[in-house]
Amino acid sequence: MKTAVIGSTGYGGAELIRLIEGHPHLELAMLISTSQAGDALSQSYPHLRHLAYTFQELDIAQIGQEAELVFLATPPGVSGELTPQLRAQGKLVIDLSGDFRLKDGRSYEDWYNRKAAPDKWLAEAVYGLPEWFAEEIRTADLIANPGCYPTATLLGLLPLLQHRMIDHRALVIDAKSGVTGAGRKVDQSLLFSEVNENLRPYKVDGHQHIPEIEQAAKRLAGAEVRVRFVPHLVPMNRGILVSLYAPMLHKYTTTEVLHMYEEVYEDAPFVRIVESGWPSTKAVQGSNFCDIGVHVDERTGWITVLSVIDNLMKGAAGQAVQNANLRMGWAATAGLMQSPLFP
Ligand SMILES: NC(=O)C1=CN([C@@H]2O[C@H](COP(=O)(O)OP(=O)(O)OC[C@H]3O[C@@H](n4cnc5c(N)ncnc54)[C@H](OP(=O)(O)O)[C@@H]3O)[C@@H](O)[C@H]2O)C=CC1
Ligand SMILES: CC(=O)N[C@@H](CCC(=O)OP(=O)(O)O)C(=O)O
Repeated sequence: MKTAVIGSTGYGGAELIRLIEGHPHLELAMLISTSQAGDALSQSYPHLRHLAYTFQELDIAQIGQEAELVFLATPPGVSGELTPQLRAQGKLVIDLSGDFRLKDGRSYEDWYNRKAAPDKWLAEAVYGLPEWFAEEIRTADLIANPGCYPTATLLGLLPLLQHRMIDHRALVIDAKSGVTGAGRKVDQSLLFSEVNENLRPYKVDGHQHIPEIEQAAKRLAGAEVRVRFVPHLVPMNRGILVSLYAPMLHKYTTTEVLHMYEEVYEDAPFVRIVESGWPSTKAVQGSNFCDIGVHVDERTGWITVLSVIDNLMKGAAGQAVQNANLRMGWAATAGLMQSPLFP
């Protein structure tokens, strides 16, 4: 299937290129760049110098002729503008940004501080978390790929809500991300000298992924869910660790809860339940896996759920390809079974 990547000079875009190149059914037809059109891919990404591609200008009509599937790995606001034009040409669109994740345009405007896409397109978009919303994704023409933090959080949280095991009004989510989560942009606060040997919280007063987590959680809980979510920046390249804490409604043992997770994710090839030891970001690096561990503290009645992903894979490009596989009826694992890099 002929594929275009818009935003191909960014981290998410580069990861898409890597995955599409190794995919049995996808073919890279166009790499779009608004700032480096005419340059060789290797100029921006020396690790891909064996691939003889040149970045092309953003020309919607040309995309219309040369591609059937378009991945948008662009900053917020861009796909909201471009997607209606691409959809008007009948393209299948998978958007990695937050522009189509929230059903309520006002909520998007509050959290992202920019104008929302028109309601018609927000209504058409399907939230692309394949482990939970596969039926809708199979027929969707506009797929909103989840955010990195929501992916790690929801894969850990939704089984507990589905089984009514926790008090959904009191969820605490402590999240930590590697620096590639912020994209490949020039930003003083992301300088090596300021990130290295440092651990810092950010957006403590409100992160744009809060309404996304609450929106998806509500679908499983059948009631409003409120989360206290605080992200932290960690001096590492890739990886997200989410630690979720909640009071349990009844007495369960860790073994019982682990068994429940095993059953829920029995047919999910990218979710690995960690039964001994604890999840760590290094164990999923470079892969599309999400590793989940749980612990029930019988003393306090609280559960801790630990969930890790590679933010650029399961948190972005890997999940986007997983959505393409699902939508096209290909094997879920097509092009995605890279084992993690270790050490
Ligand atoms: N990094 C991550 O871990 C994750 C990122 N995301 C989301 O995915 C999207 C991409 O993220 P990431 O790759 O990290 O971001 P980057 O900042 O690394 O890359 C974004 C790319 O978008 C292109 N771009 C910028 N402005 C425009 C424009 N007006 N029109 C078209 N293209 C434009 C730029 O390429 P050029 O100048 O060449 O056009 C740039 O390289 C973002 O919305 C991000 O929030 C989601 C989950 C995880
Ligand atoms: C480390 C870091 O800065 N991470 C980014 C992830 C943002 C992102 O992926 O943005 P959308 O999903 O909203 O498009 C952040 O916390 O804002």
